[in-house]
Amino acid sequence: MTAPAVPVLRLCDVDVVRDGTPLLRSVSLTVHQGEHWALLGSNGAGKSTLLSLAGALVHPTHGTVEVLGRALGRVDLRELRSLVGHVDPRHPLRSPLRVRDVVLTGLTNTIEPVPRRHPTPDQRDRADRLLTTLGMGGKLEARWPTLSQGQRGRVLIARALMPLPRLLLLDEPATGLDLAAREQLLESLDTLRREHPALATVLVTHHLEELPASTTHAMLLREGECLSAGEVGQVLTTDAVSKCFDHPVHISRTDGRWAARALRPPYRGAGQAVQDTGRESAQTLSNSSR
Ligand SMILES: Nc1ncnc2c1ncn2[C@@H]1O[C@H](COP(=O)(O)OP(=O)(O)OP(=O)(O)O)[C@@H](O)[C@H]1O
Repeated sequence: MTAPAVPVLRLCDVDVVRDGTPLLRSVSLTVHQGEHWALLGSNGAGKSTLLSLAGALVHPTHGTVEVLGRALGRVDLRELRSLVGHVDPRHPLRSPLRVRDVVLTGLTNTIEPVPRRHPTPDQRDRADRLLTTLGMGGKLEARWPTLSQGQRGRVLIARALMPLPRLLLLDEPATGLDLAAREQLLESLDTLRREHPALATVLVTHHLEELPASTTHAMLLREGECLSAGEVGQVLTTDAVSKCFDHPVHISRTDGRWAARALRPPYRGAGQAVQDTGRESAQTLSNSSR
């Protein structure tokens, strides 16, 4: 009998308290290889705090966090960080590096290339393959400042994958992207997950429309507490998402993708609304004249 695989990420009954304020309360989460988690919740729910625990950036105040079987607090955080790909949309690169060279900085986890460290031909090939998977194969020689925000996002995902992490963390990767750029990003993530079946990912967002179809699991966070977590179809329900965002919404799923819209009477067009208003006014008048 083979031993069960060690989870890629395990949070057990975790609290995070900062300046006396609880940011996370009694949160537990287990992520296995090949799983793709969505972390959803309104502003201030604690999503980024949870992601910084997963990325070994902070310690929990209470409870245990294990990344790839290693417990935070027992091993060097820097060593753990090197095992996790963390995509920071605010990547502070200013110089006009070529796209391939930006991806290669993922090997040293530096912003700029490290002097006298020359990537091997294999590493360069790998950078090109990752960029191709992410739909950036035609831009290998392009300069960083010439890229759109959506293209930069995809380059940063390739960069985070260079050290072969088993866990990839994505904090609101679709924020600020236009419709086409968002769709390209989500398609790239689906392709990436297909081509790297052992990779696990955790993606933070406020919007169900920003979830790739390949999402397998979800956690709903509200005011630092987990409302629901598990297989995505069980968690992203109309009732649970309405409760999570404290607003009545209807959830639908088409071709694998989710949409949320507020519950309200059907909109019948501006002309109709004017006619209705006219009729109502006439009704009101005739009522009041009675
Ligand atoms: N160091 C800190 N000290 C006190 N409060 C903090 C600290 N860091 C974050 N917070 C608060 O903790 C709460 C959770 O923050 P967090 O960034 O994890 O939420 P989030 O779900 O990612 O929010 P958003 O969707 O707005 O990015 C927020 O109310 C935030 O103001």
